[in-house]
Amino acid sequence: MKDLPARRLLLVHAHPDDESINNGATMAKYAAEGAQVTLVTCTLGEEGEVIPPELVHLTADKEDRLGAHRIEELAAAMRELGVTDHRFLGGAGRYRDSGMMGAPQNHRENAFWNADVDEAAAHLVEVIRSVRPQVVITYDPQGSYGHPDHIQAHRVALRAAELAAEPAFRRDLGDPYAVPKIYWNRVPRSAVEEGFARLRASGADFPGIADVSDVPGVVDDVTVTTEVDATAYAAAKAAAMRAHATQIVVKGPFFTLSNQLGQPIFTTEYYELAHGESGAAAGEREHGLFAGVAS
Ligand SMILES: CC(=O)N[C@H]1[C@@H](O[C@@H]2[C@H](O)[C@H](O)[C@@H](O)[C@H](O)[C@H]2O)O[C@H](CO)[C@@H](O)[C@@H]1O
Ligand SMILES: [Zn+2]
Repeated sequence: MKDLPARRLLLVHAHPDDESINNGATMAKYAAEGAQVTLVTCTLGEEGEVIPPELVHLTADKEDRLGAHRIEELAAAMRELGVTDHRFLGGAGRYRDSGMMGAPQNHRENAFWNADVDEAAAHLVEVIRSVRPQVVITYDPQGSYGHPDHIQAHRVALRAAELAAEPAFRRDLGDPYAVPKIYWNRVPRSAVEEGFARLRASGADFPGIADVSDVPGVVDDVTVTTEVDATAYAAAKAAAMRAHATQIVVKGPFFTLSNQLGQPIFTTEYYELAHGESGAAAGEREHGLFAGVAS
């Protein structure tokens, strides 16, 4: 691709914090190696809980300023990862955090859960056709743990990849481009069990320890097609997660969300290749996202 970086990675996430939790080490690794890493976040996380007592006044049911605050948290996290291209789908505040599945906020008119998928996807088509990523990362169809914004981010990302490749679709949004590889965030059960064993053995001081089912996207090991060992970037991932201070508390190689349940931080991050050709031999895992793709 003329004048574009040789490697181009696009991540599509629902809230500020998901990118660091799921892919922080991967993002830091590829950014450090000179790839263009582009993050599109679909909402500002306006409906989140807030951990630090001194910031609870920001919540939606009080001053409703959490979204603006999380824009700054996200910018700080991107600085820790060395990522310079991060955007909000349709512009900051276009789609609002829908709250957890079943919450009254799901029914707000501007909730991302109520977005027209094709209209939202058109915003992402423009990004895909300009960045022209070889790799797109998003959630699985169940949105990792069933959060409506994660499910919707999956739907919008997959629809945008389809439309971006369609020559007859909105040429005002750029020249058609077919994304070679699309991955879903996953965590193999064996890695989760090892991580929790490490957490329990550490005696780390958390109010509780999460259950394997609390970890988004846990699947049988055989479902995982790709792993990215970015352990060299463990400190960057922890610092990025720590930057999301309203949502995450980091203690060494472990963290909690606002539910105060300890979980391990993964620095090998795992994926399922949902679209495209694996760059590994048959039956083998890929050890990188760009395996087998042209520049
Ligand atoms: C990681 C993630 O997707 N966080 C979302 C999620 O936050 C959770 C939610 O507040 C839940 O009630 C808590 O028990 C849990 O600890 C939180 O992680 O949902 C929020 C509201 O949609 C969202 O803002 C946050 O980014
Ligand atoms: Zn989320």
